[in-house]
Amino acid sequence: MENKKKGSIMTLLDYAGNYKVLTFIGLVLSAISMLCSIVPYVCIWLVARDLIGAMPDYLYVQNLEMYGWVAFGFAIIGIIFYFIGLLCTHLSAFRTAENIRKIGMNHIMKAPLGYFDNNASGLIRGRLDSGANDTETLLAHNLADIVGTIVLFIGMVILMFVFDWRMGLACLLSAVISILMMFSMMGGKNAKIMAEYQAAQDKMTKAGTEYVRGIPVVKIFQQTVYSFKSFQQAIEEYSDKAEYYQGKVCRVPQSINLTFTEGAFIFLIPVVILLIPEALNGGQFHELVTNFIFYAVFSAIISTALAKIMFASSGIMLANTALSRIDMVMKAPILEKCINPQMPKDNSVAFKDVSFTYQGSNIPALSHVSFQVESGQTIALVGPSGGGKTTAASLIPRFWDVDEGIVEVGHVNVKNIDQHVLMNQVAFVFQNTQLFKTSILNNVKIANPQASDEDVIKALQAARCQDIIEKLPDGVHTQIGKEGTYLSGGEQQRIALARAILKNAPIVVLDEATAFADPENEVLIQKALSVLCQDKTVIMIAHRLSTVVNADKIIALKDGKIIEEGRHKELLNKEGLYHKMWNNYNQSVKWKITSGKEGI
Ligand SMILES: Nc1ncnc2c1ncn2[C@@H]1O[C@H](COP(=O)(O)OP(=O)(O)OP(=O)(O)O)[C@@H](O)[C@H]1O
Repeated sequence: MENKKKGSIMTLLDYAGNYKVLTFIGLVLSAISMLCSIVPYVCIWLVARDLIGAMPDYLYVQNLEMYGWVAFGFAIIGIIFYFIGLLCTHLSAFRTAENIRKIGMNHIMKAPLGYFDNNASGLIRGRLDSGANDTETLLAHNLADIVGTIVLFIGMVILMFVFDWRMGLACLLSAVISILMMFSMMGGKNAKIMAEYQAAQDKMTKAGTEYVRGIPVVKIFQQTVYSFKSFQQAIEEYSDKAEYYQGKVCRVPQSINLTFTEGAFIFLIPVVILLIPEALNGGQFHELVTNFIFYAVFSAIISTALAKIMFASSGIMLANTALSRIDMVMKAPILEKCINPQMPKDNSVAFKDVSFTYQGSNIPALSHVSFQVESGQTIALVGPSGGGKTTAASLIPRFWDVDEGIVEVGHVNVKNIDQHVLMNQVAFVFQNTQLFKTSILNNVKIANPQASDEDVIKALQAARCQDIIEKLPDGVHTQIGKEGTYLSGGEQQRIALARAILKNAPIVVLDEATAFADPENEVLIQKALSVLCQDKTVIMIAHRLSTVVNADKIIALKDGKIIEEGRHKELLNKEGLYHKMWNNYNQSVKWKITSGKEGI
């Protein structure tokens, strides 16, 4: 939904779907209620006219009771219409907020997984939640107030000229000044200040989330003050923006209020004084006093009306910035859906002249990379840090889509494979495993919800998880994260491998599967890996070169380009990058052993 072209209100109403009718009904009812609220003032004029006209024989005045009842009746009808109108706008506003959240979440579900690397889930949720909440206020209250007040204002202007156009003009003059000030308040510069204020709020939320997430690392490295710095900076920036916003934007409404409430009298009183001689000569003094009473009382509701518009207009500004935050979520890239999905013909993987650059970067993470992995083969991606190994592996399950070239699975472009089929075809074991706060059984079952409990237990056994299960109070039914049940990194990795074993996908991508494991866990993980990788096509990323010597092919990536490829011995004979890495690796292993001995 394109905000800029349509305007924020119409964009919001698009989110309301069929409920937008309720918004329109609510607006009409609000307008009627405002018109009803004028009637009591007319009654005041009639009462004043009859009383002043009859002075001093008040006993002869008729119709006073009727005026009273009419005023009371219209006031009640106005209130009832206003409340029914609010009910309608609230129902529509709630539905709109709900739809914004639903549509946003649906959209995000279609985003490539890699998108979440740079967009923390808290930030996405924050944008959607606060965006939906802010637009709710506009649709539920502000819009009805604006429409109602505009109608009221038109009604008042007409009425003002019915009794005495000169006094009407005097009252209107201050209103016109107030309205001009109000437009200046909503204008470009203030809207920019508001947007900056909201952006600072976003930044503070993000910095806060990162700070809380990083607390364990911060404590280990005793970096509390340093790490708090960026969060503190974000808080200070927010507080500066908030102060500036309060000072620049919010001071204006107060001046508007003052201008009108004081202003109405400033213009009205001199006009009345000027009109007195004419009224005395023409014998219309009573009429002048009646009109003066009417305009003096009536000017009060103009100031109330203006205050309402002013308050509501800040709601529009808020909704505009909220919509731009929602837009950020809605503009998340989505994976192109294939029109004619094809089934992979086998379990091979091929990169054909693939290039890829991350959004916001101008250095390609991969540049013209081509390689082929036949069904059942194991290839290893090695190379210095930042070489592009993880990026290459991420392109296979479409965490990102390539910029140039083709990634094929089973001789079919991954873009032409249905997302579910592709996900069933590939199992990805990450460096960091995410376990959910549910039982071990359910954590593994996520990989295949149709699997029986026996299948899950078999997968856990194949992943060498018996020792983990045995020490837990309720075995496989133990809830992770409950009553202090936490697993070590290596243990979590084995549970993740059980997941991958249960999934039984024919292609396995391993990203540093043993990266954070202690030696004991590493042995168990290696055993689990050999079960997982049996008869599978395996693409493994490894820094520990001992794990790649038996690979069918080793591909050395540096600066996003393939530098060398071949089997272990072939690459050693080439005496190039791999040879150098192998020597360095062996030295580091020896160094560990030697330093270990020295330590004894
Ligand atoms: N989400 C991202 N956004 C922007 N740039 C990224 C992102 N992820 C990686 N990069 C950049 O892309 C390049 C390749 O990174 P990649 O993680 O693929 O390398 P790698 O070989 O796997 O490194 P490592 O061995 O350290 O994990 C690097 O320059 C890196 O900074």
